[in-house]
Amino acid sequence: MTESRRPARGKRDQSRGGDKPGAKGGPNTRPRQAARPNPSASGVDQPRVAARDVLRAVRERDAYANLVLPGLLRDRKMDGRDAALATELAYGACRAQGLLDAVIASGAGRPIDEIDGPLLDVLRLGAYQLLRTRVAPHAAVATSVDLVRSEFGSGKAGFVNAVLRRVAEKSEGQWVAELAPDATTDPVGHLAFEHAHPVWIAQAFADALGPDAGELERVLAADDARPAVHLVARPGEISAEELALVTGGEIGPYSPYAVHLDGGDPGQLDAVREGLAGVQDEGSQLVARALALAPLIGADGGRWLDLCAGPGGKAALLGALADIDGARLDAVEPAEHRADLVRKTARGLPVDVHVADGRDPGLAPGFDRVLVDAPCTGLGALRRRPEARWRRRPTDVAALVKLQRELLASAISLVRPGGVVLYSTCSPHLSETVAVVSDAVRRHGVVPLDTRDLVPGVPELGDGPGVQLWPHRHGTDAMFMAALRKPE
Ligand SMILES: C[S@@+](CC[C@H](N)C(=O)[O-])C[C@H]1O[C@@H](n2cnc3c(N)ncnc32)[C@H](O)[C@@H]1O
Repeated sequence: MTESRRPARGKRDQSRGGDKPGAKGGPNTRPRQAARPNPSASGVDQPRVAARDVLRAVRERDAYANLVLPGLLRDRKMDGRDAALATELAYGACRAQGLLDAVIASGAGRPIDEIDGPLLDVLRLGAYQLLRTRVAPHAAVATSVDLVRSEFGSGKAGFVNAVLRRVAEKSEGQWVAELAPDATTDPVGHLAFEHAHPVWIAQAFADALGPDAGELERVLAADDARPAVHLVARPGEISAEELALVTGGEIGPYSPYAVHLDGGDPGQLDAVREGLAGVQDEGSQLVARALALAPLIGADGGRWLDLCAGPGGKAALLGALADIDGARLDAVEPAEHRADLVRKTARGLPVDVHVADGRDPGLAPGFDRVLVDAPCTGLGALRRRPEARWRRRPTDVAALVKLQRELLASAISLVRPGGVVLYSTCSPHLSETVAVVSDAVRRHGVVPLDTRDLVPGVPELGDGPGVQLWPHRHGTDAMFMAALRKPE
């Protein structure tokens, strides 16, 4: 227990009764950066150097842009406008990669795999500025040429100059009209190209939207916009109202713990540093809360389980709710370093962390509530992982589905009769969502609950019984959840 910051035991969490703060608008729109070059002594613009280095790390080392960039900004002591510009350029160019590459290939008159990697990084950066920002075209081209000249000399700089000048001859809309598949014969392919998504991902979204597939353009656009930072106010520590006050953020529309910030580095906030709040998408908060709200048959014996806990966002929220309810949470995670993150995030809460495989964690059955927040493709959180859409492959799905089924079967074996399993993914791909759940219902005889009842106040949830959240409808990641009861 963290003696200094724990609330009185048994204090009820008023927010679980479904009372909700006022609604707020949808996801952010893409910001426009007015960018003045900020040259270093060598004459190369520092935010662009930083963005180029992120793209290079992503390409060469399979790095995650959102893990590389913050450290790089800290090491180079970049903040304010420079940090904002580096972030916008690095993340924007990662997200738009497929569209940029098609335009660059056309401008260069050769396939992009025939362009040297380091030059391609700079071309992507330059093309992104030309097509998707308000950076003046001459600044976008000149700073890109400087980047290449300082490293590789005039010959290669000339190539980059020539390609970017060709890219600059047309607007993004004109390039889309020229290069995208025909909108009438291939509407999904056209929208995928226009909004810089691989076709298989756009198709997966369209399949999940089903009869609402007319919303595909909106979901792709929302996925391409810079997401707000979502904070979770830890129940029993600080209220969302207090957190909004001390951070200058806005209260989230659906989770009673959510506060939204426009941007900035949340790691620098006192409330986050002191463990009163964490960074967590509002959709993930709703998942953890749904498990705590699920109606059981019989009394809650206070044994809760998070079967896929790392890095611990939901375990920390569940742990806080368990503390208030006098329950205890077992948190299972096979990756040692991720289990460490769970320990750190849930410090002081009634959470026992086990380094184990969720398919056979060695825990005694009889849990009242079990969360299976399964490993998945992450297609629902692409806006927060800039390069992920271009790294995932359709062939990843089958192996994940197998693991998801096995983890759900394990959860069902561990929950007591009358208890509830909540299956969730940060992916709307039907193979990972309703197909896994239907399979469990068929094989294990669990009973689907109307999960919409567990996210009170959230609109546009379709016909149930599962819940699919969407960035364009709810401003959250595209989280899926389905509550299943084990019959008595
Ligand atoms: C979607 S993440 C969970 C996110 C977490 N619930 C949170 O809110 O922070 C899935 C987790 O499952 C873990 N995992 C992978 N294989 C697993 C297995 N066989 N058993 C249990 N967990 C597994 C991954 O290491 C990853 O940490």
